[in-house]
Amino acid sequence: MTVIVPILGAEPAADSAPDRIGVLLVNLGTPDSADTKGVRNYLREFLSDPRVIENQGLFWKLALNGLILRTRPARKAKDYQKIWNTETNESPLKSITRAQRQKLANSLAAHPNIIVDWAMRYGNPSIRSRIAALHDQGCTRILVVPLYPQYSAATSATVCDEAFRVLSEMRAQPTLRVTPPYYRDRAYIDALAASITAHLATLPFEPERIVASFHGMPQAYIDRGDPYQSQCQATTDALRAKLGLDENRLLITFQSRFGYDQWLQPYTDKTIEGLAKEGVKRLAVVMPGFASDCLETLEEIAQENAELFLHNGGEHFTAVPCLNDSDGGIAVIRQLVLRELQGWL
Ligand SMILES: C=CC1=C(C)c2cc3[nH]c(cc4nc(cc5[nH]c(cc1n2)c(C)c5CCC(=O)O)C(CCC(=O)O)=C4C)c(C)c3C=C
Ligand SMILES: [Fe+2]
Ligand SMILES: [Fe+2]
Repeated sequence: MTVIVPILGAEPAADSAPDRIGVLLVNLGTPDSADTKGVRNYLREFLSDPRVIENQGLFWKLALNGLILRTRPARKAKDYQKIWNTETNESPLKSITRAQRQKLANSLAAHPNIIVDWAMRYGNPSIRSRIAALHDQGCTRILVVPLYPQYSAATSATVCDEAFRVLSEMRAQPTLRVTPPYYRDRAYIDALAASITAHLATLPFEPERIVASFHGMPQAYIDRGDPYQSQCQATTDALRAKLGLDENRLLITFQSRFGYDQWLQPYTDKTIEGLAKEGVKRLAVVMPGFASDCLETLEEIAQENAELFLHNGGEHFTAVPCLNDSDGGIAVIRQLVLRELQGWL
């Protein structure tokens, strides 16, 4: 007698295959214009998010509206003007995220039922408008890809908050998946190491030290359980192992301190100044926490911190470009997306 054993977890029935799948790349956000008004609108939305400034009490509201939004936008608008993409009249973060979308879509051409789109958590194009667009194109399933290698509540979680807030207002919701942080994915570490090696090979000098600078966050958020710092550390450890550099050659630091609270240390600017004063002449900085170049990498590191190094005795400074839409950068996102789409394709 033949016994037919049903196979659990086999191929889904054909009628459960989705018509279309949306892949939504989400980056942080950036002003719509490089003027005071544009930066003020952006900062208002960004700094009113309780995932970014957790204590949104009366004191913060007074500081934000009475001081920060009156003084910071004009100053920051000048910084944005230094790096603005005048061809497309937008910030580099937007141009690069759009290019990442296009190249990722090209690389997924073998899957015609996938539609790749992009959005910004703050500003435009909004997550709301792009989820609506994917839904209108018949995407019954959407994979949200927060473009942050390391998780933090201030970045990845707020993308999920917003995506689910949008869904909470829909009657016919698409099914949502979110990619996990990829801070120690082999493809990511390999691409970072390859980009550093390739960039250094183009230089007329060999750096004595490499600084891996991550965007900072308040120490108190880590103390409350945010895994961000340990994921930055894990990335740096993996990069050291891959490049064969010890902790004296490849240092970890945290940049972009905002406000007066204690942020993650060591601070990038203090470290760079200290290295120059100690006599280090040749320095490279890599920013593994940014999937795309932006104000924080192009202005704060490649301009401000370069000047700081050179004014304190340094002689050669280089900032390694982020992975952006390079082949390596797209390979990282592609493998992440295909892995997380398993069972849907
Ligand atoms: C990559 C990870 C990031 C983390 C973590 C992060 C935390 C964080 N940021 C602020 C405050 C500001 N960040 C600003 C710009 C900015 N931040 C990130 C990324 C992370 N932030 C990026 C990619 C950018 C650049 C955006 C662009 O337009 O190019 C700014 C705006 C600039 C300024 O006014 O200085 C602020 C403010 C906090 C408070 C925080 C953690 C809680
Ligand atoms: Fe930030
Ligand atoms: Fe900054």
